[in-house]
Amino acid sequence: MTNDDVLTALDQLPEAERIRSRKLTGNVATIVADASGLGAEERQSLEAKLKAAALAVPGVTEARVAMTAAKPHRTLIAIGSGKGGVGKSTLTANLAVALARMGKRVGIVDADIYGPSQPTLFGTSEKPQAVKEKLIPVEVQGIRLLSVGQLVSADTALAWRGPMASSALNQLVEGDWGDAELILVDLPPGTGDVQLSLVQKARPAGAVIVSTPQDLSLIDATRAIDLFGKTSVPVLGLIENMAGYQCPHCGEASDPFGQGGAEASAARLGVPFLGRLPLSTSLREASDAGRPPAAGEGPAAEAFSAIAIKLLAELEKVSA
Ligand SMILES: Nc1ncnc2c1ncn2[C@@H]1O[C@H](COP(=O)(O)OP(=O)(O)OP(=O)(O)O)[C@@H](O)[C@H]1O
Repeated sequence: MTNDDVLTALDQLPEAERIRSRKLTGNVATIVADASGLGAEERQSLEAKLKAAALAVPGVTEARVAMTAAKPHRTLIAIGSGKGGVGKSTLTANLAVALARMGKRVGIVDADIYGPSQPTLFGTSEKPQAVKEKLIPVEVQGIRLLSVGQLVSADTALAWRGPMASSALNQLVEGDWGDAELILVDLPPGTGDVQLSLVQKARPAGAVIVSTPQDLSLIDATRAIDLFGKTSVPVLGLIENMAGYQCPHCGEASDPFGQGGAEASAARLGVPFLGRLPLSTSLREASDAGRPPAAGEGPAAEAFSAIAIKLLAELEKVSA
């Protein structure tokens, strides 16, 4: 048995391109392989195959496999709102889909302990598995998802106090995200201590605020901007949701919550305005049915795509 025997045996494997180095010392084969982009299960399988191939060479009594991985550069974006029910979760789901359509590898952390709705928005009830104490996100509609709602019932999550919410979020953020580049964190609505500690723990690269056009919602959105200011997280922009309504019967447009309020507030606060979504029955119905409209065609998909483009541009500015 020579070094060459080991080399030949390993080079014949379909996984050979992942091998970075291999050598034989006495009867011990040492292999270094690149596991970049692989999930926990794939990594284990690669390790087992390399070991088996080395041990199959007569005379090799021990095979040591070291796996390396360039730590993927992952960017967290927190999605917050000053108050509940403004459509933060709906927008998070659709933004994730729009970003994925642009070729980004996207994950969602649903940390909304008051209403973890991402599993519903994606129409999934699958539970994540854990490998080596790391949660493996559920893959659904091209998005990787870990949600508080997959771990416990909504009632249990609601009863969590700051430290518990924070440790649950940590488990989600520290999941095995593979090669995901962008992770959107759907925060609980509001600007209290729970939100503050979640943001401090997750350390997102930037934040997006969702608001409706009403004055009250905008006042709350201002508080959310303050929250991110306190934690030195740059605000990437404000999205106005439920802006304007077009009657599906007569086509007449109306503005039940006023018009232009969010854009004006964003300008006043020095925060980029990322775009607006109208109040739309079809958007609500598709969302309730687990079909994010950003995945389809039409005005909603176009609006989400335009917002996603602006968001990436703002992200680039703050990372520069
Ligand atoms: N633009 C819209 N047009 C019509 N319905 C909408 C729109 N945006 C959101 N909704 C609906 O409003 C409801 C609340 O939305 P969502 O759960 O996304 O809000 P949220 O801000 O995440 O609330 P919370 O954080 O309190 O859970 C949902 O039923 C959703 O389908």
